Amino acid sequence: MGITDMQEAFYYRECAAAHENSPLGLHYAMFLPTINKQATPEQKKKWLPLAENYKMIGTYAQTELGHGTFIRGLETTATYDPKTKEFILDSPTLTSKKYWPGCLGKTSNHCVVMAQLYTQGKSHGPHMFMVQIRSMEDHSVLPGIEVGVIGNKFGYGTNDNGFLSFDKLRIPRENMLMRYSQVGRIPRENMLMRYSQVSRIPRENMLMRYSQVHEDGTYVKPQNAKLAYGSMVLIRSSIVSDAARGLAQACVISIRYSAVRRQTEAYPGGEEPQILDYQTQQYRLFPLLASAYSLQLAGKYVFNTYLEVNDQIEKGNLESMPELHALSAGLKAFSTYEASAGIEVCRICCGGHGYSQASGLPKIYVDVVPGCTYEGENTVMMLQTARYLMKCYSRAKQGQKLPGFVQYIGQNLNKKSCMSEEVALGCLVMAYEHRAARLVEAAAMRMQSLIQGGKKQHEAWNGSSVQLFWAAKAHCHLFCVKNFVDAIQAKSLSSKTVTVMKSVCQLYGVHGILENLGEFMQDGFFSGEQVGYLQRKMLALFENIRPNAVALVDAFDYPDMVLGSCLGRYDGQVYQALYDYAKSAPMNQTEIHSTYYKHLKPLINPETTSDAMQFAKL
Ligand SMILES: CCCCCCCC/C=C\CCCC(=O)SCCNC(=O)CCNC(=O)[C@H](O)C(C)(C)COP(=O)(O)OP(=O)(O)OC[C@H]1O[C@@H](n2cnc3c(N)ncnc32)[C@H](O)[C@@H]1OP(=O)(O)O
Ligand SMILES: Cc1cc2nc3c(=O)[nH]c(=O)nc-3n(C[C@H](O)[C@H](O)[C@H](O)COP(=O)(O)OP(=O)(O)OC[C@H]3O[C@@H](n4cnc5c(N)ncnc54)[C@H](O)[C@@H]3O)c2cc1C
Repeated sequence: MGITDMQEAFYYRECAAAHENSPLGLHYAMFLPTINKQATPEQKKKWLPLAENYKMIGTYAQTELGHGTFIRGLETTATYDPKTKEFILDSPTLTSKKYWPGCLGKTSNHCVVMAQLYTQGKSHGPHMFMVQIRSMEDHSVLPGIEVGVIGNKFGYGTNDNGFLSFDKLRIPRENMLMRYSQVGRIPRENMLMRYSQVSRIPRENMLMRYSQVHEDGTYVKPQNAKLAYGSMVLIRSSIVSDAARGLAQACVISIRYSAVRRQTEAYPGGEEPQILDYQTQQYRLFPLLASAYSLQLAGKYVFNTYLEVNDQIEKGNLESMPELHALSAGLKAFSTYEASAGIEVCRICCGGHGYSQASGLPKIYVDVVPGCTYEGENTVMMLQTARYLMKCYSRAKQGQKLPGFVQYIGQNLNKKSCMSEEVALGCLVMAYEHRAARLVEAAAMRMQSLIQGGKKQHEAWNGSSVQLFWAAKAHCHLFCVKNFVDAIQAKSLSSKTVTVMKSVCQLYGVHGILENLGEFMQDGFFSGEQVGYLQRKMLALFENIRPNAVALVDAFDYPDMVLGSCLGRYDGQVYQALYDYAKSAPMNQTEIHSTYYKHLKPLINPETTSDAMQFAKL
């Protein structure tokens, strides 16, 4: 299609086939970025032109039958043979077979494989290798490789998620992606080799300015082993906006439909009101609308942070890696949890028609919900964020200054809420900071008490993991609320827009407190009277948002062809669209379905079964 900008290309594909997960999805989302971020210039020069021109079509093959979360437990091996200067890839066990990678079963002819690196008899952990799995001539599977699709899934029907295994497959040494390196202090005269290793490497390797397995099998480790996880951080940072997009589209469909649908007399003999006028419909949909706006802002923030930090990493400054990991892992989990649950509520709010594919909602749901699992299972990701928060807590207790969004940790917890009838945005942020700080401290105290009680570190960790999860979730929720408030207060919006968006932002904060009241009230931070302020404010905000609800979803500006929904059409012609959709159903192309003759007629009119048998033979 000749579109070079990746974001534009994504939107083009979304328009062409919205939520139809593309069989090239992993090629764009992970294969190309991994070459870009993890390969040396030499390797990029060789592979990128082929991959960008669809000669090499690839995926990211990491997960195995037996392991997805625990990368260090992956069993696929890549053993270096110094005699032939090759790696031998092998799937030594049933559970080591790669399983799940998208676009693997039938589409890709290459993949980046994550395998345990062995050289000189020693294991060096998971590393990435470029592997060709099918012929570039006729797409036949290459020797030493078994590959296929994994069969039907919950959704993602247009993606050939596959399995893959190796039988002592040999690949050249140059196929290990060798970008990041242990760049120790190097004497000035070596500046030309500023990226190279602690040990002299042969001149011909000058370009391989990265960590590598030297020809004799000497391994030089990277500056940080987690650099190899970089592609996952990129996708996690993208998933937040992806989840926000899905939730926003579901809100467009369900709120537009709720403005068209009329149901039940408001009073005996009265007209049937728009269902959007029911307070319970507003209670279910308006906070989701607010959440969609909040997650869109969060998605922009985390992706921009990824770009900034990745820029620093590529210059050798890894200082912000931990914060980026904690932010991207936590927000990926938080956003996909919120979006998946929210899309399901939007579907239910559309009654029976919400259950029809004609609504467009099932397709959005099955496209967004796997985001709770892939790219890091959500609970595991939240616990990674919690791991970072525990480190921040102990640094705060030692009086160290904390970076960015974690400065609230370790704050004085004796204060009470400033909440008044007005429900000021600042009091909302303070409430979320207090809740998160309290939950972080409670988790840390729990860990400490278990360790003091004699538990080992890993036992104390597991014994505190529910509270660690709560703390991480509260941290992510605070991030989304504060980021939304900052955006409202910083934006130079017109006064009318600010008024409307301030109500949406307030609703996001108020609703989040009321839906998690226990965590906000456990230590008496809120009084019962203040909770009453919040409850009344929420109901008032429903009335305030109602006149602008359709405009607020129109503002997302998703064309009908992207929504793919009879319920969410811009022109509101829902019933005609549903009827046309029904009429176009393939089964309606004949008045009597062929199965009548074979299965029903013998029951209804057994005496004329022979006619049926004749027909069945046709
Ligand atoms: C345009 C729209 C795009 C969006 C839509 C995309 C559609 C694509 C469709 C599908 C794609 C799906 C692809 C996949 O699913 S690929 C496979 C994904 N798999 C995973 O994500 C696996 C998850 N597991 C892990 O990441 C790791 O195993 C782990 C859970 C993080 C644990 O790693 P490990 O055991 O090595 O580390 P520790 O827990 O011991 O922690 C050690 C320290 O390392 C730090 N750490 C961990 N990870 C990172 C990282 N990524 N970056 C920086 N630092 C990291 C961790 O914080 C510890 O630090 P500490 O200081 O505490 O010791
Ligand atoms: C649609 C889809 C597309 C995918 N695409 C790809 C792809 O392109 N490439 C690829 O490599 N992979 C892909 N995957 C695989 C995906 O990355 C893994 O499924 C994911 O990482 C989760 O790992 P798992 O399946 O082993 O789950 P598990 O880790 O086995 O999770 C099962 C349960 O165990 C819990 N659990 C596991 N570890 C811990 C822990 N340490 N602490 C607490 N609880 C824990 C989890 O919370 C979860 O509840 C895809 C998956 C899906 C669904």
